[in-house]
Amino acid sequence: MVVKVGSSSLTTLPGGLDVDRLRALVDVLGALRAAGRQVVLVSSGAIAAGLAPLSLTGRPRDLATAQAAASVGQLRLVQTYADAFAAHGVTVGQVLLTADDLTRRSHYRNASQTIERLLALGVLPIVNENDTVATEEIRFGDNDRLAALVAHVAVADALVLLSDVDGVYDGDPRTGPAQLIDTVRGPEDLAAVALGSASRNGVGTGGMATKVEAALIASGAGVPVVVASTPQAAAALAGERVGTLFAARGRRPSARQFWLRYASRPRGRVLLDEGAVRAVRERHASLLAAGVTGSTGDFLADDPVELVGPDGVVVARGLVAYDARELPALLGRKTADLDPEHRREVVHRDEMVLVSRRFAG
Ligand SMILES: Nc1ncnc2c1ncn2[C@@H]1O[C@H](COP(=O)(O)OP(=O)(O)O)[C@@H](O)[C@H]1O
Ligand SMILES: N[C@@H](CCC(=O)OP(=O)(O)O)C(=O)O
Repeated sequence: MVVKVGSSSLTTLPGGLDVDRLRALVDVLGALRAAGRQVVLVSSGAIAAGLAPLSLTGRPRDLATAQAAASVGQLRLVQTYADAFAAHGVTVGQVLLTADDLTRRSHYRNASQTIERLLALGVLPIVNENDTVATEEIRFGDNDRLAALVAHVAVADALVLLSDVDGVYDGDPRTGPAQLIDTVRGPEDLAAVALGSASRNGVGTGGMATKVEAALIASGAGVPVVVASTPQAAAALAGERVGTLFAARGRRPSARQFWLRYASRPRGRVLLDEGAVRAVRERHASLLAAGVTGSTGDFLADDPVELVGPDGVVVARGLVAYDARELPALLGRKTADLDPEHRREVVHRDEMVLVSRRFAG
C-alpha cells in the first residue's frame, strides 16, 4: 500500500504540525502493519511544519525561505512520525527524492531498490520531496504526482490519497453544492468536472487537480487509487467503499515503459511525416529514418525524446538511437540506402510509448 497524506491533513497555517491528527493516522497505518501489510507513506507537510518555529505567518513565496522552512519542518515531521510509529513497534526510514532522481534512469532504479530493501527489512519508508535542494525548474511541486510514481516504483497493490476532502466532487465543494463522484473508470468520467484550487487553510498546494492527475497516472498503470479524507483512512485501507475509487485500467507497464511515459524528461523532439505518424500510432511500428523530417534539441543516443507529427502533436515518447548531430545525414533515407552502421531504427518500438491524445499524463 502506498498512502499519501497532504499538508492540509497534518498542519495548520498558524499552528504548524497537528500532532494529534498525525498520531491518528499513524495508529491506522500501525494497525495495517500489525496485520502484515507493507506500507509506504508519502507525507507532505515539511514546509508547513517549519513555519511556526521560524515565526513565519504564511507559506513563503520565495523558494529560499520555503526551503529553509522545509529544512526545519522535515526534521520535526519525521521525528514526530518516528516517535509515533515506535509506539507500534515500527521502524521508519526517510526517503527524500527530487524529480531528477526519477527522471534519470539510473537514479530511478536506485530509488526503487532502496524502497524494496527497506520494505524487505520491515522498515516503513516515509517519502517526501527533497525540498531543500529541489530548484524551481525541477520540483514535483506537489506530492500527489510523487506518490503516483512511488506507487509504481514500490509495485503497490493500491494507492490511497488522503486529503481534507472526502473524495473528488463534480465541482469544488467549497464554492457551491457539489456531488461526490463514486467511481472513475477513465479520464472520460471526469470530462465535466471542475477542479478548483488548494484547501482553505492555505497549507496545501495542488488542490484536487493534482490528485486527479496522479490518480489517473497510477490507475492507468494498473494500480487502483482511492481519494478520501484522512479520517476515512481506516475505512479506505480496509477496502470499504469510501471516497472516490479510480479503478485500475490496463496492465502494469514495465518499469522502463512507466519511466519513459511519466518520469523521463525529453531532451529533444524528432519530427515525423504523416506516414510515420500512422505507422507509429496505428501499428506501433519502430520509427525509421525514412519517416523523419527533422529534429530539435541537443540529445544524445539513448536520451528520451518526443516524437512529433507534422501538426505539432506529440505522438509518442521514446529512447532515440542516434545523437542529434547524426540525424540530418539520415533524414528521409530508406534503410537499404544507409551505410550498415546507420541501419538501425531511429526509435525502436520496444523503447517507445504512445502518448494518448486525451490524457498525456
Ligand atoms: N472538484 C473538487 N473535488 C474535491 N475537492 C476539490 C475540488 N476542487 C477543489 N477542491 C479542493 O481541493 C482541496 C484539497 O487539495 P489540497 O489543499 O492541495 O490538499 P492536500 O494538502 O491534502 O494535498 C480541498 O480542500 C477542496 O476544497
Ligand atoms: N514537499 C512539500 C509538499 C508540498 C505540499 O504542500 O504538498 P500537498 O500538501 O500534498 O499539496 C512539503 O513537505 O511541504
